[in-house]
Amino acid sequence: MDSKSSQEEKNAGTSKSSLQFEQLGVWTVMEEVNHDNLWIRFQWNPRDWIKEVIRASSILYRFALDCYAVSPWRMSIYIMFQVWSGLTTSINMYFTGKVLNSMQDALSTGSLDGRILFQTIMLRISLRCIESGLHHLNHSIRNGLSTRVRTLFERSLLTSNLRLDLSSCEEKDTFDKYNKYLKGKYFPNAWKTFTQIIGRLQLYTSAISQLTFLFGVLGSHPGGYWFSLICLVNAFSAAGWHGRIYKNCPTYVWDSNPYFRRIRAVMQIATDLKHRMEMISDGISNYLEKEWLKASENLVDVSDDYYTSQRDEKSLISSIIQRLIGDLPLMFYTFQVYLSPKAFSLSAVALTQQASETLTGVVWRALNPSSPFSGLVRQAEELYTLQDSDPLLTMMDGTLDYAEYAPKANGMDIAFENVSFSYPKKTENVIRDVSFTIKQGQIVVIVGLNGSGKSTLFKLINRLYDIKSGTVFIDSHPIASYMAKTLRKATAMHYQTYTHYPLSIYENILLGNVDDGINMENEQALRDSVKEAIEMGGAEEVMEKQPAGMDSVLKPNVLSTRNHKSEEGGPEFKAKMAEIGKSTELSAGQWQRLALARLFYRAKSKRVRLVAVDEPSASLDPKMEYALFERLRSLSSIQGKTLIYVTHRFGYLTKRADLILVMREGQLVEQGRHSDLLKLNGEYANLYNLQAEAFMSDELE
Ligand SMILES: Nc1ncnc2c1ncn2[C@@H]1O[C@H](COP(=O)(O)OP(=O)(O)OP(=O)(O)O)[C@@H](O)[C@H]1O
Repeated sequence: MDSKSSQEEKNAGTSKSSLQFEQLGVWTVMEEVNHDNLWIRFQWNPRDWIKEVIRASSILYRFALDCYAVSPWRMSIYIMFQVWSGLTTSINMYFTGKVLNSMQDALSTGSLDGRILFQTIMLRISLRCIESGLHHLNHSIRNGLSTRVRTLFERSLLTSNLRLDLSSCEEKDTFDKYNKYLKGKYFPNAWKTFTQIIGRLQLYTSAISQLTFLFGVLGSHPGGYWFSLICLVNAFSAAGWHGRIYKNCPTYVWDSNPYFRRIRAVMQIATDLKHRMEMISDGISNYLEKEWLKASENLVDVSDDYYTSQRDEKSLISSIIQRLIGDLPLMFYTFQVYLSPKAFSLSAVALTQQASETLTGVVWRALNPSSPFSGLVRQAEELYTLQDSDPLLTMMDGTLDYAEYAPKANGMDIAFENVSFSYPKKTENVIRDVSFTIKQGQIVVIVGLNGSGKSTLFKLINRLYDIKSGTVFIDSHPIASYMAKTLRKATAMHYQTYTHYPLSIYENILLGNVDDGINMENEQALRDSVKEAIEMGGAEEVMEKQPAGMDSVLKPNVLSTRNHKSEEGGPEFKAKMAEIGKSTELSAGQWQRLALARLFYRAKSKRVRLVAVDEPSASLDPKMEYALFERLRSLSSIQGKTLIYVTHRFGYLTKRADLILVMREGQLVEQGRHSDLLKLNGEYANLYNLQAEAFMSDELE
């Protein structure tokens, strides 16, 4: 395990701290460690301290009062129970000691004082009953309390959140802070904060009562003070061990291993529905599988266990010492018994037992994990069921290889005959009895109002869905007779909801065409080709602005965590933290240019016969829109590919189209060339005139 520590000293006033980096498996751990000497660190300024105590007390007082006011009687019982819980360990130790002392007396004198034993046992039983009663009551009031406290604070936070103006929302820190507390029960909320504060109260009560007991009761036994001290050493060493793993300083941990990140990126592409359309159309599944395998092989000896468990395992010697210290109280008492068996005390042995309760706690947690054993078995069973079953495919694949059956031509013939379609699990047809014919090499524009079915038609051409009735012919064969994969290899599609993979710019574009093979031995040629596509998509400026150019990852899929102290980190710590998970902010037009670059990269291939674009210029300026159309048009006019263009903005475009399809409410209401459709004076003429009028009135103003 390679370990690196770089120190960048910084001075903030009188305090000295530095950033320390440690590589543990796939994680980089960044900690801001304080180097002040002990004197400076523990320098106590009573005035500052008093000020801080007053400030904290007033906040806590207000918080406590607000929480208390939601239901005073419930809150009183809840707090009483928490305090009681803090005292139970000591009370239990006290009673155990008393009972055992009586037994010890009985063993040494041969007679038992039944009255004292009876009283003790009855008292213990009563206390246990009270404890169970309170526990029961506490459980039933806790639910009501938590919802009340959470809602009280959520309401006021929501009110302030809704009043934020846009620029405040864009101040991500402010917005995130609100959102952190508005996500519901499983995220940080007022009730959790309250219970944590009460938890501290309970912890202090417990620690003070146990210390009092240890020194008070054990002090009267021979060697008792020594024993108490050993128990303390044990407790402190455990705390020190814990402190070595979770250092009490600002900490930020992220996955810096490129292979680990790549595995997660592939997983994200595979599991997020928003990537699925492009994934299917561009046929990248094999490539993703290979990349996953490659990354997994590289990661085989690198641990991805969380950094704390890696630290825990790191030092064998300190781990042995820590465990031996845990046994010190018992060893001490065994030694005492050996030296003077007469001073042997049953109650002290019982207390030794109590002191080792921490160990019992660990076993208890192991036996009572957060998810039950039966649940784990069910999960494993589910894994096997998924692994053994075929993927659930709703479409029957065809048998023809499109590349073999298609005529020798550069374009694609497409014909719809009385096609109707409804989306899966919907009954209403969104495409109704549509028929048209597109000849290879033609430029076709599909127009219509919102929701008229343009994008749906577009998805049917690529067989993303199967139609309900009618037939779609591709080069004279029904679309369903082709192996879908082979047909898609001949198409380049730009969807309205284009996606961006959590990979580099270079790879985002490269994935547009994995079917022609990605030959990494000739990477320079690939890079040149990708660069050319970036220029065709108009995205060269976007790429040039990135520090790593084509290799920049604009939306990194970073896995990171921070501890509660991270808010207290210095400016350098915070800057580094912000830098790690940062996504590049691009305008909608810039994202679209990148998606278009991917389309051009694919469309360049000789294999591609149909280029289909759905609203490719929705976010582009008029200059870029014109350039884009000309570039796309050349794919048809020069290279002979069929071009389908779905758009709301027409005029320039439709005048140059060989065929215009006009959609309304799922039906094809008109089709023909621009001049013919204008003469019809119907839907197309209406839409065209509306746009022309708007354009004219803009000019007049
Ligand atoms: N995935 C889907 N599941 C169910 N219904 C859908 C889905 N996608 C679209 N629809 C519905 O199909 C109809 C046609 O939508 P479509 O997106 O094809 O219209 P459009 O003409 O492209 O609209 P726009 O101009 O707004 O892009 C609409 O009523 C829409 O609500």
